[in-house]
Amino acid sequence: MSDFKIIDGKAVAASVLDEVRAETAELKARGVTPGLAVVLVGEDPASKVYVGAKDRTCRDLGLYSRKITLPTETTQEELLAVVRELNADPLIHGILVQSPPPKHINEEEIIRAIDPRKDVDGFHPQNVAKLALEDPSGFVPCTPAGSMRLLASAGVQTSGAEAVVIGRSMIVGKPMALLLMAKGSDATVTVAHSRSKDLPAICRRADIVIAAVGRPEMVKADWVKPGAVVIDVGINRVEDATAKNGYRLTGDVAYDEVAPKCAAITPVPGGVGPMTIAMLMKNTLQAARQLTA
Ligand SMILES: Nc1nc2c(c(=O)[nH]1)N[C@@H](CN(C=O)c1ccc(C(=O)N[C@@H](CCC(=O)O)C(=O)O)cc1)CN2
Repeated sequence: MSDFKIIDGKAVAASVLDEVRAETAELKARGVTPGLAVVLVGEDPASKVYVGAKDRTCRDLGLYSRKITLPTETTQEELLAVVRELNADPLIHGILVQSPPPKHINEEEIIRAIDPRKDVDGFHPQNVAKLALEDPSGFVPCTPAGSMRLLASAGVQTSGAEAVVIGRSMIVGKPMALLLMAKGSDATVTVAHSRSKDLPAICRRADIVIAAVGRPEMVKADWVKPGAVVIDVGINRVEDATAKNGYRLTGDVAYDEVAPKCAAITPVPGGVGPMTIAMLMKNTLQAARQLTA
């Protein structure tokens, strides 16, 4: 198989953003401007890029954006105080704290402090429970929601398919598994991880592979069944002396050798990444609607 389809995340994200732009205009005409607050603690270079992109995208679509940047030394109590203020702010419908925060921050406690009605990342236990219960009033984490949208855009049949999710994180692996097995998606799901025995063999069973381990180019050609669909969630910065900024981005999948075996595959960059921000905008709109209904 070598006439594989490249699933264009930028194009699909652009169409999601068009929807959000139109729906935002409708909401604003009714007197509600959806507002998103993004909190960045510290100096992580990749996080700065993502937070900047979230702020720009909000403004471009007509949402109200508040970017709060805090120094690395910010204490747990100071960060909790910022979250509590945002919880009480009527201009703000969505709140997120960019991950990863500095090591001294207890991220779980911060997530639990966010009002679940404003938790547009979908990381609060109440939203995790709603996802498991298939309650649509909850927020679905942005990266898995975006990955599902990419599968749909490529016309991938999930019903009855064998899906293997590699990685069991709360941000991607676990919610992705729940979405794939939910009613309407109806996939048969295996969640594999670093302790799984014979990962290549597990992966070879899959009609749909979701790679979300954070290990550059781990998934090789002989891990993938011919005709499988591969969604590469990894965004790894690897050193590259020939690149202008000294690094290049690569996924969890060895793209050049895997792509020719696939029916369809997402590239890195330009695959799942852009969907993360698009789905965040959609979640913020959902939060604004639900809080003002
Ligand atoms: N609070 C959160 N923290 C993090 C999340 C999240 O959903 N919520 N996800 C990731 C980072 N992330 C958004 O926050 C994100 C990652 C990647 C992209 C993206 O568009 N990537 C581009 C490449 C961009 C580059 O040059 O680095 C691509 O893949 O094409 C957007 C958002 C972890 N933290």
